[in-house]
Amino acid sequence: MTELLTARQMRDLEQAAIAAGTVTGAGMMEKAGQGVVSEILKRWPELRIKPHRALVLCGPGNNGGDGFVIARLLIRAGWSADVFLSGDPEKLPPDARTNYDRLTTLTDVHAWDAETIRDGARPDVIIDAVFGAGLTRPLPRDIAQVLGARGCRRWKRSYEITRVAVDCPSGLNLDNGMLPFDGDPADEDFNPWPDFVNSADLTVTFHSPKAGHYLGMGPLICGRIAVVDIGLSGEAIERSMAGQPPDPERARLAEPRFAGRPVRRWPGMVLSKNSYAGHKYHHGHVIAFAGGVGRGGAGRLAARAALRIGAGLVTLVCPRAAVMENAMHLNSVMLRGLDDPKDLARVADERVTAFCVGPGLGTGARTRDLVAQVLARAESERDWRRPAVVLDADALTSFADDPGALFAMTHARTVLTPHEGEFGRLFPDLAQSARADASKIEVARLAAARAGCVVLLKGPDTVIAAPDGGATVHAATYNRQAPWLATAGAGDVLAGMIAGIAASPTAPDLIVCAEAATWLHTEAARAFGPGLIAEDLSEMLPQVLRAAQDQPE
Ligand SMILES: NC(=O)C1=CN([C@@H]2O[C@H](COP(=O)(O)OP(=O)(O)OC[C@H]3O[C@@H](n4cnc5c(N)ncnc54)[C@H](O)[C@@H]3O)[C@@H](O)[C@H]2O)[C@@H](O)CC1
Ligand SMILES: [K+]
Repeated sequence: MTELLTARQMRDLEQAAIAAGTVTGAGMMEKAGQGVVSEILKRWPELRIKPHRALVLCGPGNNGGDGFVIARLLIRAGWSADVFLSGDPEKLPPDARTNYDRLTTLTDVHAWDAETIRDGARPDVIIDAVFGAGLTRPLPRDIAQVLGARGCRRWKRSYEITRVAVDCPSGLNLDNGMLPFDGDPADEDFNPWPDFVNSADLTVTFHSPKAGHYLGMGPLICGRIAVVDIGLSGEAIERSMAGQPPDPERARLAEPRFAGRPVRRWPGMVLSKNSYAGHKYHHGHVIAFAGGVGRGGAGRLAARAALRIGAGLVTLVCPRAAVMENAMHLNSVMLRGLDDPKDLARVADERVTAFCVGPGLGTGARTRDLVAQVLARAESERDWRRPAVVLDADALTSFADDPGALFAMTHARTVLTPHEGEFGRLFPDLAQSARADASKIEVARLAAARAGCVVLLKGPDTVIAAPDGGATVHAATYNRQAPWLATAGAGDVLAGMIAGIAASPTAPDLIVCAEAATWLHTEAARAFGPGLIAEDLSEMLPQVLRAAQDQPE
């Protein structure tokens, strides 16, 4: 799978490759510039027909150096280019300086001036090479004045100007996807969006995408992402093998591609029914719990999803009073009544390999007891490992007053699947409102370490983290958007799908099951399209599973 690097990791890779003598800084910069130009011409072939005008905006570091290369290549191709530099040419780092000198033999590089830039001729393409991975502070005001959404409105048909960001739209923090603003939100006239937010139609990044392209604001402002090779090594393939847990050091993106190519049979290879022809117990037995009278829907959604994704058997367990009601809705899902959680063994024998606890259960003592009973189950004589436990919704909220009590019971075969609200109740110091500059990847890692289990923090940028630091981002963004997935019950279905995959005695590591479930869940939503309600997700799974199985090798 694709690695998602931090700015620091990218810098370290570059430094190591330079030290090993496999690349030079200047060589990488040349390739970076060439890559941007070729991606532009690939995406907009009409720009090849005749030379156009570019406005190339360069910054004081190596991102600016890429900009000088791009300007030179475009001028050589017959384009006219207006080039501006924010910063002192004398202070440019060496490779950027070399490219500055080469460029100034072809054209002038003007000092940054917002008014002059905006009074200039209308460009066809704007190249944003002001800041890349090195930005450490909010975008300075004179730069935001040009790059911000208001910046180019002075030109006619400004909406037709193609905007290309080098590495990232300047201002984006590539580690956390945040856009720090240089202003006081308390001011009445502070409106970051038109003034500061810089967005692109295309973002061309190098070697590997960075976390910030897929977290937070990243997907809202990068347009589309293209990744170009600048000659660094391919060790990432080993570190990020599909089906294996993620590398503790480097986060990855859950997707069936690597370096632009399809990965062999992922996520189909994670599902036991794709690889093993046994009887139903060979694919595991899931128990999903449902709430009391009139509150069974969420549990039923989870149960059906567990069965559809491939569990051999699924039993819905509900209070006795709700048995009749649930019976009217279920056929292939089995049903048992249970009032006192202490009697769990009566309905769940040792062949149960996964539990899904939470959807529709209601918060309170009974739910806490149920969670405690389920988490206390040990490995059985039949199965070499403990049953997997997926805790969602009310199973999480029931511990809001004492998260430590939950974390004392959770074990390595547990997955917590909170949305931001539930996450904030269990990890108040890591909540969205409290996390400051820490990335969603970092906070999910900290949460997983504290709980000693897998934590799946939902969102369009879902992060799944394991206690050892392994982390995966699942992106329902860019060409995989499915905003209609924000619908009641969709989370219950996801919890059921994770349990259904993890139930197989041959299932891989839990985090890998969670990755596959999350990806398939979004695929099901995309396959259905707008108008989706939670019931539709499980019904789309056969189609999605067939496609996952038939992936080109
Ligand atoms: N050899 C390499 O390291 C390569 C780097 N490449 C490019 O280099 C970029 C990283 O270069 P750098 O590390 O030089 O970083 P940047 O060029 O992103 O920015 C660093 C510069 O901006 C200044 N700065 C940071 N925040 C500021 C703020 N808020 N206001 C004013 N100035 C600020 C810093 O003092 C420094 O001068 C990548 O994004 C990529 O575009 C590519 O050319 C590939 C090869
Ligand atoms: K940039």
